[in-house]
Amino acid sequence: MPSTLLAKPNINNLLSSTAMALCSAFCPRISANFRPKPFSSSPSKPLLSLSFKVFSSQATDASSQDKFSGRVGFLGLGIMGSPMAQNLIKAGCDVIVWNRTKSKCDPLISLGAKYRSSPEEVAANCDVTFAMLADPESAIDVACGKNGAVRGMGPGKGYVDISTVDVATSKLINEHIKARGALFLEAPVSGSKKPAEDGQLIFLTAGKKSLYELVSPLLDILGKSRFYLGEVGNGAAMKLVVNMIMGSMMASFSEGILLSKKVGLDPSVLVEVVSQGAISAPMYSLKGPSMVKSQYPTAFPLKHQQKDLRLALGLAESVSQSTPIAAAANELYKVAKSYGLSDEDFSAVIEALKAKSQDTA
Ligand SMILES: NC(=O)C1=CN([C@@H]2O[C@H](COP(=O)(O)OP(=O)(O)OC[C@H]3O[C@@H](n4cnc5c(N)ncnc54)[C@H](OP(=O)(O)O)[C@@H]3O)[C@@H](O)[C@H]2O)C=CC1
Ligand SMILES: O=CC(=O)O
Repeated sequence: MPSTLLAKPNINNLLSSTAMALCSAFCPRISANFRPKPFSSSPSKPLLSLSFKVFSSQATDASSQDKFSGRVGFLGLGIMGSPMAQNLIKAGCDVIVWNRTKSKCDPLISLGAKYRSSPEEVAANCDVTFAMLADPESAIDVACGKNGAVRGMGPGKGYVDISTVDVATSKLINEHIKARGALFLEAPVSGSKKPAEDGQLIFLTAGKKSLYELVSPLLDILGKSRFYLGEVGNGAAMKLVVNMIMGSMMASFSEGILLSKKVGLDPSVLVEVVSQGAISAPMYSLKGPSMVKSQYPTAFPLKHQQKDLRLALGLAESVSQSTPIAAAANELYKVAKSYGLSDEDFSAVIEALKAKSQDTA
């Protein structure tokens, strides 16, 4: 399966002549008005490989890009959706927002976004509509439910679901969008609140290639790289595998922190040791110091990590793959949820272990 990774590209390279042609055919307003600006850092560096088009520049200031005049819809303004929509607005995109809790639209409206009162109305008024929703149920409801986005879709429009959902959900939404003559792309993201704020997300896309090419300039405002993984379901599956690993890593790290403390070590020193060795991970360096202080400022809600483990276990089950580590981690996140930690950061899973230790003491 061919995959394409693009790290923060030169926007001029990015809209290749093919993509431009597709843009014109699919959405004349976007291509006619989109005027890419020369990219400031090392624009002339060559592509690094044939199968992976890796561009040299890593840090694009979204605001340095010229106005993108296609109309972009954004549904779901939670921890991730809000900064993403904000980055699109700051990059000059014409954005229409909707969120179930209307008050979350207000800061974006002050930045220049327009508001419509239903997903259907947003989709009807936009060329491309993004959706960043909590889980499979809300993703289906917002797309296919009463006043859902599907009802506003039609030929010449695109729907990009960036929520983390399972393969079946993504395929279902794809079918509904296709039935309206519109195009569908799944594009879940790896990267949390800060990468969303900084436009440093990693997109795991799959679905209609022409839509992928059309929205690539938007993905590059929001992210640092993008993979195109082929048919619908592959992006969802990749995201679930990544988050299955992440959930298990965090559970294991939590055990290490507590064990180090129990045997009289300083857990802060453990965090430092880990950061310098082969098992170092940005996640440990980022979350470790606050976990040691029993603080869990929410970037990735624990309830979503447990949802992802649950969905990943379902994916594993579907192909008879054994995943005992992830299954054990899932149980721990479920315990954490039962302690009322759903809306804390997923690093609060350590509290479930603390409670278990007390139970057995
Ligand atoms: N936070 C993170 O670090 C990351 C999260 N993700 C994934 O991105 C998605 C969004 O995450 P995040 O922004 O953190 O989550 P939040 O919980 O902050 O936001 C969830 C969004 O979904 C909306 N929503 C929930 N239920 C419904 C419903 N029944 N009908 C309509 N809208 C609904 C919420 O609306 P309302 O405001 O009204 O509640 C809100 O806009 C999830 O799938 C998550 O797994 C992916 C990468 C990183
Ligand atoms: O889904 C969460 C993330 O950090 O990625």
